[in-house]
Amino acid sequence: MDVRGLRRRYASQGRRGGRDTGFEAVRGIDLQIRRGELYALLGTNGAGKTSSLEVIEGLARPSAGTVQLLGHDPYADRQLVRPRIGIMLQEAGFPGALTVTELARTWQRLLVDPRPVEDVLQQVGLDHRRTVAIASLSGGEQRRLDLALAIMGRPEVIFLDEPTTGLDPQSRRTTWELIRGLLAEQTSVVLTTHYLEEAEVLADRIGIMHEGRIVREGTLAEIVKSQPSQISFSLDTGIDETGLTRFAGAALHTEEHAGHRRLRLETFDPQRVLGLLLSWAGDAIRLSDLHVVPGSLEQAFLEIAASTDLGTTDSTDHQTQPEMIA
Ligand SMILES: Nc1ncnc2c1ncn2[C@@H]1O[C@H](COP(=O)(O)OP(=O)(O)OP(=O)(O)O)[C@@H](O)[C@H]1O
Repeated sequence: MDVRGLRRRYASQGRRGGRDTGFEAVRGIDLQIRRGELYALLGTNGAGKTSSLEVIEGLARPSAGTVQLLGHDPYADRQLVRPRIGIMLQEAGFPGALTVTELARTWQRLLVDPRPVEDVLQQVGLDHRRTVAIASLSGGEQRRLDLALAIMGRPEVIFLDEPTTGLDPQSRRTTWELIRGLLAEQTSVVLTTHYLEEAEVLADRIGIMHEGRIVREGTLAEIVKSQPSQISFSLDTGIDETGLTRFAGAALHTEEHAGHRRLRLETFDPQRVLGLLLSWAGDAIRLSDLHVVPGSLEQAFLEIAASTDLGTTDSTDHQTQPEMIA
């Protein structure tokens, strides 16, 4: 998959004072994903993940940029691309009156080389719900049914938009195993999730999206390496901490709460700074509640989420209709 300079603007329903009040949800993303790779696209609510995926899946036309999926333009060559990909949307919108098996069999008839319905239902843990009407399934079971349909056609590329939202911890792990199985078969997986742990355990590469752009990208190790470790501790009031500021390369943050002082040193060299801190404290100063926390994906995510692109001039008028193929 090769995505270059992708933009998606939602047209407004009208113009205000001759000015286009549309909203650009995707602002120039590049994305290359290899065969058999799992790429996790993370981001704050409204960052533009679903808007990007819909274009990459060929469900909507880009406002600018190019998408090559399995060697084709997925929008223009939809008939060629669609049989080779699997899509699990955030909202499936199933016909509630059909049973699980009825829907699965109906879907199966549309596919070129489908997996057997029984196998797929068993893989997602729904075999015992085969005869139940879809309307009676729990939210988590409907998610799993959606996953079953997405994998049924043996896709070469599968898009999973928040596949484990609403799933209990055991079902989440079953889904992770299923995804690992797809990767072992060389299926490429594009995953969005708000569970950072999911990206940590599954992803070969991670992209963090914010305000329409991929603002950080790399392996988990690369992203974590870009974050400092945090050494935090409490000091009794009355202790002068000015000596701590001489720990070159470590940023010192102090918080006062209910007469209690909590200090935090941020450093890319925690071993050295911890050594300096302990020798500074010696026997005389008590460092209570001392914690050393290495850099994490969550820290990187929160840092990005807290940043705001003040340069944007886009309107946030969202009352528009997306250009979509059902
Ligand atoms: N049809 C639409 N018309 C106008 N704006 C839209 C439309 N659909 C989405 N948006 C806006 O585009 C932005 C990106 O939305 P999108 O659904 O792509 O975000 P997301 O990263 O998938 O969010 P979430 O994590 O909440 O699912 C949001 O500000 C959203 O309100």
